[in-house]
Amino acid sequence: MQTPVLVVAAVIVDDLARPTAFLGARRSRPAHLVGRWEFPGGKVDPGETPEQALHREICEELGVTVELGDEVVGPDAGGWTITDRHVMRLWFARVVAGEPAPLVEHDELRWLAPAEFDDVPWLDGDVRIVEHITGYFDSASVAAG
Ligand SMILES: Nc1nc2c([nH]c(=O)n2[C@H]2C[C@H](O)[C@@H](COP(=O)(O)OP(=O)(O)OP(=O)(O)O)O2)c(=O)[nH]1
Repeated sequence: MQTPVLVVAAVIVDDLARPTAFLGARRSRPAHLVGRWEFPGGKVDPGETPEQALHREICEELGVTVELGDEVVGPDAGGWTITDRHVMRLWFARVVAGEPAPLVEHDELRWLAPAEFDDVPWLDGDVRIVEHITGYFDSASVAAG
């Protein structure tokens, strides 16, 4: 089996200590991903650490600077197998400078509260990650809908 390509992505939340919503992003390219929702991020380039790649991708894709919180550790050697060729590592993050905009790979961004997590069509590999992170969100926002 080939070594999977490492993708890094951010669960950008409104508050790292007590999150009530995170930022979903709708793909505008390539064709087979158009219209599906994901966590913003991308592939790690040679010579980059995963964290460096994540800061670069978030700046390129959304035009913002983030601070990273905890990693969302997955079941596949700490990561999340998202396709037959990619494994993803994810971190919680918070915007510290700028206003997120869908600059290159996305055509829509949306803050999603827990009651809305299922309202958008996630990429197949992201469905179980969205389920997993639900447990981190403030239950008061679930009650509020
Ligand atoms: N960024 C991101 N990619 C995801 C997620 N879920 C998922 O299956 N993928 C897939 C889509 C792509 O096949 C692959 C990541 O590729 P990408 O297109 O985001 O990577 P990149 O920004 O470095 O793009 P490129 O330079 O190769 O064009 O992982 C997710 O939540 N975020």
